[in-house]
Amino acid sequence: MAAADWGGKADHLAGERATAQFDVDGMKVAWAGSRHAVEVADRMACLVASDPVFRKDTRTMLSRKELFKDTLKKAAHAWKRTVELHLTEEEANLLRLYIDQPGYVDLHWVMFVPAIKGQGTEEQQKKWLTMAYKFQIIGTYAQTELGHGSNVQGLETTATFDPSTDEFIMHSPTLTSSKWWPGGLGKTSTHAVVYARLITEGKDYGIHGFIMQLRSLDDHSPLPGITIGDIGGKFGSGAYNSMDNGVMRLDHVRIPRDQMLMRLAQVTREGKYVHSDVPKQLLYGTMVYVRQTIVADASRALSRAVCIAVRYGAIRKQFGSKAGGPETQVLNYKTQQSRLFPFLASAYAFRFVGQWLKWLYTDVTQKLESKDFSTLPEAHACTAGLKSVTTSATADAIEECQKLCGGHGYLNSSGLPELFAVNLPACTYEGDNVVLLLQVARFLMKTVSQVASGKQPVGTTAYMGNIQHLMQCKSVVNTVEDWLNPAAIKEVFEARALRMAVNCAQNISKAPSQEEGFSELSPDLVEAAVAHVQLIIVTKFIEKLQEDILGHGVKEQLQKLCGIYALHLIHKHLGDFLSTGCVTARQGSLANERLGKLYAQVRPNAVALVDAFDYTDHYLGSALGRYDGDVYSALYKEAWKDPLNETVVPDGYQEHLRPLLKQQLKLSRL
Ligand SMILES: CCCCCCCCCCC/C=C/C(=O)SCCNC(=O)CCNC(=O)[C@H](O)C(C)(C)COP(=O)(O)OP(=O)(O)OC[C@H]1O[C@@H](n2cnc3c(N)ncnc32)[C@H](O)[C@@H]1OP(=O)(O)O
Ligand SMILES: Cc1cc2nc3c(=O)[nH]c(=O)nc-3n(C[C@H](O)[C@H](O)[C@H](O)COP(=O)(O)OP(=O)(O)OC[C@H]3O[C@@H](n4cnc5c(N)ncnc54)[C@H](O)[C@@H]3O)c2cc1C
Repeated sequence: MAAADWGGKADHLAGERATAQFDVDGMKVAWAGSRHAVEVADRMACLVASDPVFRKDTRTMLSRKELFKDTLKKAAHAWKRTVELHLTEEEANLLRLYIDQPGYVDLHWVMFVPAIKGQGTEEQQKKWLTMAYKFQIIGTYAQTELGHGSNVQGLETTATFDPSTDEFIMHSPTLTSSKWWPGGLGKTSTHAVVYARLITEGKDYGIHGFIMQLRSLDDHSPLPGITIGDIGGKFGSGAYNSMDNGVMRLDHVRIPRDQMLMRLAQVTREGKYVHSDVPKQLLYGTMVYVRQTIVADASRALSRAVCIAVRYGAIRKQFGSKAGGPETQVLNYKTQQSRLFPFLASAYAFRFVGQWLKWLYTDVTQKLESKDFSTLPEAHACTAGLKSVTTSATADAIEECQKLCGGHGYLNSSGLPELFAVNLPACTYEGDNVVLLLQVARFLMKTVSQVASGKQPVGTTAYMGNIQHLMQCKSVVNTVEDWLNPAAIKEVFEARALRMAVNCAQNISKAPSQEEGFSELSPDLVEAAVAHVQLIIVTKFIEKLQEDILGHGVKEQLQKLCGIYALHLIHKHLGDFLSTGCVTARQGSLANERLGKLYAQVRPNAVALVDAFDYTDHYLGSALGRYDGDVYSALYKEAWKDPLNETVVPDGYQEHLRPLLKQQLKLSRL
């Protein structure tokens, strides 16, 4: 499909494509998940790429106001096309994805609607979702405040029940209780799910969700008692500045009692607080849902950066043979390969673990519906941990891809600065990554203590049940080839994760209290959580390889990428593996040797492996990552679009530059 977008011009990467040893079409299916997924993604990507309203090539040159207006235009046009073409939910989501411009619609669909679905009663869902699905109202998720984000229980906004009028009084008692950050709140949303402390009969019952109308549906002005605005410009050009993240203060704003989301708890007409027989953590359900989707976003962002860096690396040449022969493609430098190919492997690894996580989330949701809450803690740990590890790795990798592309990677036209700026906050939103890893660690400490008392762990912690073996086993690896064995790889990851968790648990037990021990050991706990999450990713990649994978050579390439993903982690975290006694220094060296061989095997397939992501040039938005590899023409063309080039002599010449030059000239003549 990218070829269609490319229109049959010279293919500077044809030589690279000719060396591929696998069926790219088959790999597209493996990446997307099914033939259907490839086809629907293609259709939606082409629909966006061919529509002039969705152009984004000058986005980084727009002022904030122009960018915001452009986002409103694109969102309205996308909705118009959705209705005209009768797009399904799947198609409409993909359309939004390929437009590739953060905006209020993301919060509306990804958080406002799911919050009502998860926390509203059937009656509330019927009323509010009917309007939300038709865009008669636009919603956001207003949880974070100026003073508190991570600590949800520390939020200060109050919702005080007034039985005399059957209303809640929504109020921001302090400056720090101002809602701060919600996307779309600043200028667009008409409604929000607002999280506030529920107070009734003089008692504070903690945080609950409330549906509030914020703006008039006639003229969009804020309703009485509501002060609302945008929180200001954010990191980078273009990027997340298309989103109107907002600030809101509430001054005793009254809402009807039935606008409290009442699936988890209710307040009766008399003001009695009644809690349903469901765990109170379901209040956090929307975050669990979104964290799961963020893992898929991370793999997409990472794969875009890798696609740009690989294609450019095949075009860019530096230095040559001593005899004055042709220059070397930078992708052929072993240092480039050892920096870049682990990212290529990670993109595939995150994609597959994201597909598994989606399955897990669906499974847990079905269980919750039948009042089985047993898998909730694991779902929380998996979504929190995978969101954290994949977004941190992705942000770091995009930054490194910029460096891998040298100076040109620093240009906005490379697409990398904006990609970095848009994805960096994923390390913070939906839960700061360290805070989330500490949640995983808490879950692991509980599991270790359950194992100690004889309980058999299940799901992603099942390996901990094999404690006798994993605490003392020695890796069987003896040759470079032994590192091709998935069982050998899995065993060292399991042993490392378990030993790190058990070490933490033992050290915590020596502290004066559990809480003090947890706090003192939190840096180690974070590392133990990362080890556990990396084990999940490696395991899910290995399991993926056990599935039926069609297409010539596809499985073989994926086996190599799986090997690279696992072995580069062993190389990177060798300290963990050595200090826990899971591998010896010699085995570590063998892993590194194996890694070098795998890089060499992947090299002829690198361009085809990024082609399999199936991105249009529009979506990639990069002069360096173009499908046809015509990088230099594209860079040259893009440069002339810059507003600075609208005039040959710049604005300000007469005012500042000319007088300076004249003055200096005069002085030199004295
Ligand atoms: C087309 C392209 C579209 C792209 C769209 C992208 C869209 C992205 C838009 C992103 C916009 C961003 C939105 C936001 O950021 S919304 C705000 C998000 N905020 C957070 O994530 C806050 C993080 N903080 C928390 O989640 C909690 O405060 C925290 C878990 C850290 C602590 O909770 P608490 O104070 O209650 O304390 P405990 O640690 O004591 O936990 C108590 C028990 O509850 C369990 N728990 C905690 N969280 C959950 C959960 N989510 N699910 C289930 N269980 C949970 C915890 O493990 C404890 O259990 P135990 O007592 O058994 O140990
Ligand atoms: C682009 C963007 C969009 C957002 N959109 C929304 C939205 O739509 N709706 C919404 O409600 N919110 C939104 N947020 C807010 C977001 O959810 C919070 O920023 C996030 O939860 C982190 O909270 P914080 O900012 O309070 O960070 P803090 O908690 O103040 O973190 C500061 C530092 O302290 C560390 N830290 C905090 N607690 C601990 C601890 N217990 N142990 C160790 N270290 C700790 C963190 O690791 C971090 O390094 C958005 C944020 C961003 C950046």
